[in-house]
Amino acid sequence: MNGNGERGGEAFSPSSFGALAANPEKWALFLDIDGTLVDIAPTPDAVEAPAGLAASLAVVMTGLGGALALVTGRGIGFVDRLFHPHCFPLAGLHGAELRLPGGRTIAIEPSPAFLQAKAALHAGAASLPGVIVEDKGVAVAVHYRLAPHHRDSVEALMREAAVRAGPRWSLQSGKMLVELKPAAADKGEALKSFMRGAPFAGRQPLAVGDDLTDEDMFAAAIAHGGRAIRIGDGNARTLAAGRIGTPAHMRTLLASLADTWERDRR
Ligand SMILES: O=P(O)(O)OC[C@H]1O[C@H](O[C@H]2O[C@H](CO)[C@@H](O)[C@H](O)[C@H]2O)[C@H](O)[C@@H](O)[C@@H]1O
Ligand SMILES: [Mg+2]
Repeated sequence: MNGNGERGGEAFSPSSFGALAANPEKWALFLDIDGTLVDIAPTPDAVEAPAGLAASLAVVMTGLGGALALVTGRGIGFVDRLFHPHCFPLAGLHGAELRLPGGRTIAIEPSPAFLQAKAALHAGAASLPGVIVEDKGVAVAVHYRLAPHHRDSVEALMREAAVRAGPRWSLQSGKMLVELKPAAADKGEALKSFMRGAPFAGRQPLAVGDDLTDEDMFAAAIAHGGRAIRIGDGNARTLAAGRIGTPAHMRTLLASLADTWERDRR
């Protein structure tokens, strides 16, 4: 545990992001989306990818020899629309969907019990004004950002839904939301899946995220001899030894890495 109450991995400050520029063949980059690459918005559909972000990611991915993957609670379809026309290697729905380099996809299918639980959630949330149900197929997120006074009701509804769905589905808390997702899906397992194959295998993973669900990914990155960076203020307990204050700062670092590699190519 260091002086900031942080554990694990070697310190990796934003200024040493340049280590990637110096030795791109040694690194693999795993990036969360909401709260890491894009700013938190009032509703799930209101997020925007700022101009240049998708292009920066594409250049960084090329610079890393393809060893970049997005690891997110979002579904593949949403991410592809957000970063159109780019289709990055991706773990969606916290790892319930994987799109590996080359485009092969692996996905968990919803069970009848999960579909019933989801229908009950839609019905239950309809009586909670301001609460948003984000139906993601094999996962579902219920958001109370616009109605924080409904937090306890949302949590109770989600506990009931988890019982209905059965042991193959589990709850995941996040930023003003609770999700029901396949229990087998976790961001750490997703990182390990990528690390088993080319071009990730043998590299040092750097994982960047902002939330509880990213801690599994941090643990996996550190176990592979890599590093972790948490986005946000310094209060959250985290395994990450590195900190970056905001998604805007993260985007600046990516843009400057992309610029360096663009310049070198000319
Ligand atoms: O793993 P991530 O890429 O960070 O995705 C986690 C969840 O992010 C989204 O919810 C969060 O962002 C919303 C938009 O800014 C915000 O309104 C909400 O309060 C946040 O919790 C997304 O809607 C979820 O599906 C993701 O699982
Ligand atoms: Mg996030």
